[in-house]
Amino acid sequence: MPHTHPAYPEEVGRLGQTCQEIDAKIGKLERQEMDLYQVAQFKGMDLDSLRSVAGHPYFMRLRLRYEDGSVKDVCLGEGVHDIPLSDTYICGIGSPLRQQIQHRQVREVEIVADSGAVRTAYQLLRRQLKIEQRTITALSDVMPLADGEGTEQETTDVFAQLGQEYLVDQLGREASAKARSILATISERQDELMSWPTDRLLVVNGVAGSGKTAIAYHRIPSMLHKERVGSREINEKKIAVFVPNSFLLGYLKQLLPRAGVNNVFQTTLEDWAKRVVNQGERRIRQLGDETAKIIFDPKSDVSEKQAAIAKAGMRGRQEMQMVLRHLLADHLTRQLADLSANLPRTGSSTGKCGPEDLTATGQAAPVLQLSLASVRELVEQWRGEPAEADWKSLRANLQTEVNRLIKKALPKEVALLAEREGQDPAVWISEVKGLTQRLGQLVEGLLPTTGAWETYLLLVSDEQKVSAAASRIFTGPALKVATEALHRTPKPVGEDGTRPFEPTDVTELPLVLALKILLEGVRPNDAALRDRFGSSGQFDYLVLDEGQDLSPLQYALLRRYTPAGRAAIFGDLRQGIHRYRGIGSWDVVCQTFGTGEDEVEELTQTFRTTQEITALGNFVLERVAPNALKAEAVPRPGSPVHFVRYSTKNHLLPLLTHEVRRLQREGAKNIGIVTRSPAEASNLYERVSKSKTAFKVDSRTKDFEDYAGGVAIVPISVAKGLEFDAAIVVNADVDHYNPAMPYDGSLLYTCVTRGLHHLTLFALNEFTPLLGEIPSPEAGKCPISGLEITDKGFHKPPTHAAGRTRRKGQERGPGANQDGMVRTYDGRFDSMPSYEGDGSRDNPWYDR
Ligand SMILES: Nc1ncnc2c1ncn2[C@@H]1O[C@H](COP(=O)(O)OP(=O)(O)OP(=O)(O)O)[C@@H](O)[C@H]1O
Repeated sequence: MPHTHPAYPEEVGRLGQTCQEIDAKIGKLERQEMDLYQVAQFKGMDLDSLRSVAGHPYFMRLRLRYEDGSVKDVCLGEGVHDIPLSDTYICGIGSPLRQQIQHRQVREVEIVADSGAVRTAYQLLRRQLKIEQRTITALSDVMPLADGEGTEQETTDVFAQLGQEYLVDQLGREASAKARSILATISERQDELMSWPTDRLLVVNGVAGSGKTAIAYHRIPSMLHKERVGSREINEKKIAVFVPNSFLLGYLKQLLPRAGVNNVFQTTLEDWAKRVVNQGERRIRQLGDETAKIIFDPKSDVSEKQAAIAKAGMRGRQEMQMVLRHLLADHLTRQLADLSANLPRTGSSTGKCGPEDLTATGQAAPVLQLSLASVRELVEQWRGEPAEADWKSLRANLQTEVNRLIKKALPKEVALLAEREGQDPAVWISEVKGLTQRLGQLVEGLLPTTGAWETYLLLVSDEQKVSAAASRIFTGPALKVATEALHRTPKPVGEDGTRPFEPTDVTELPLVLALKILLEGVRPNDAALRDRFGSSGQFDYLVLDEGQDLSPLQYALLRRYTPAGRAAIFGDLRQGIHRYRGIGSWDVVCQTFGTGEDEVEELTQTFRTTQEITALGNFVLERVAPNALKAEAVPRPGSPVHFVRYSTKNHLLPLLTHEVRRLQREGAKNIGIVTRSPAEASNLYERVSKSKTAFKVDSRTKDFEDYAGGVAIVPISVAKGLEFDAAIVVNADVDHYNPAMPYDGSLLYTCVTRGLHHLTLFALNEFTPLLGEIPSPEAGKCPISGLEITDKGFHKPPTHAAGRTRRKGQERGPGANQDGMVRTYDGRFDSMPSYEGDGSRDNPWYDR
């Protein structure tokens, strides 16, 4: 309770004064009463950002005594800009002073000013505060007030310990349906990445829950601080942030406005790509994901999955840009066959060429041949040119060459033929005119004008042509896969001239974007994108979350919109849930975006999960990627992971209901039930919402588009990046998570790392071996759920009405988080469990 802290009244008073001063500044800015000097003092502060941080102006107070004896209060805030006030100075997130001081766990610190001058300051006080809507909700001294030079015991360790306690306390809080600021407890390592120079590529590979998304989002206000040392100025409007789905976008929505950043471009990569490509009527309207359907469907067999994975992987290869170029060049070459025209002779009956000419004159009509070899040659040259050489540049060259043919080659050919035939060329005037006209329209008619999507369908509709183009790049089995990956039979154009609607596959979208760039250049077709980023669509800075799920081709395309080095890319190769289309190593990203000596930054400390959940995550990870760095948990013990086996499908719903209610009694508000596939999530959602006795599920999650808290039923692809107080993984069996498919381990790892405080896994009959051997619990009463366990180790559904909830004053049910009951395995989390021997009781997650 903050008000039990002796300094609480003083802090309330200080906060009141700060707020008053901020309000006064807001008023002045609103009334435009500031002179230029005062505005300059604000260091770029604008009204919007000042208003955004006015409810939570700072999270830490430092009282500094300088060498000259003067004492100053410096506060650290979450906003972009610094706020100078009469008796304190609030540093913004990107302030060099904040970076220098926030992690100094010693009394005496050296502060380097912009000018290079070094000042020594003595930290009299270091106080963490949590302020929401101008109310102090948490208060804790991580370096208590010192009146003199401190005491002997005041070692760095003591301060670090106090900071750790504050962190553990903060992590013990409830999950929120919206992401929160981590600035108050950001680790030094996270801060280093958040404050990374803006002209050096940043690639972060971090375990689940290591704060990648949080760093990505805090980095943005940090980059916008006007005084960042050694950083290039970034235009807020031109920062592009891509996250994998709209669900996650909603979750992250309030982070930037909280720091006073309201103008950044945030969307999904697919949405952006569609907007760059789309033009006119023939648009990409809907995206499908055939690969995910096959892969996530537990009924598809291994060979089916492998074929789908190979096809999707092929679509994501950078070489596909070259295949598209060959397809296009082949198509152009076919349109550029030599031209010819039959010419009439003098005295022909009709004056036109035709079979009747033969009969009238008894001689075949002369044929005017015009070679387009020089035009085709230009196409051939263009084939081998780099990606930047687009169709527009080729078209200009083709047109120049055609004009030359019209002006020079054609008249010359006509003159030669006339001489040979002994004819007056004037006789052929209409034929020559016709040929000139055909030449004049030749270049324009080479490609459809219906946009990249339609052109794509045209180019890939003939399997043989696709194979011919692909064979210039691939051979053997790769050629077969490439042909399958590209070839598509579009629905025929209807009588009204329009093509029936067909969804574009997500794995095809990058190919269509690549073709659009090849055809039209990078200029986005969407006017709003051009307004924001300019006609070249160039970002000032790119921030990418879940970067492991992007393909090399997507990286190559994004690079066309991003200057070298100006990107921050976050992800976790261990969690490659879209590995079929993603990257296998960060090398490709460093090569594409880097400036030479780029390295991948690793994060191994997880902040999300309890020690028990982290241990289970590591166990799964060990099976998926034995050499991958494992997660280190913050020392925060919780309840054991709960395993529920059941013997009949019908038992799932009552058992799930019982578990949800148990977790709610334990204090879990946000509960994520995670399925493997979207179809499974939808089915379960239907069953739950139709049942009269089941728990209530947030209806907004039905289409996986938004979430406002409560119980959500979501597939892994949506749960990725999110977190809940409790995660429940259903169908954790071998059919759904097959150790023979390395990919499945990543999926399971992602699922089991979603819960902050609780994790429950359900399996029909047996758990997947990816979880190790989960020994059957002894028959009797489950100590966690209180349910009966049969002699075969199956949980039996409750016999009473499933919907019953605890009445006020009623004792907590079994499984309440009481010492001696559920924390049976404290202290054993450091070592990986061994499943040698009978393994029965060695499993630290086993809920005996
Ligand atoms: N320094 C920190 N102090 C307090 N909480 C933190 C800190 N770093 C991260 N967190 C919290 O840990 C949780 C996980 O963070 P985040 O979602 O950013 O991790 P992630 O690496 O993106 O995870 P995933 O890969 O699973 O999506 C969040 O609740 C975040 O607020």
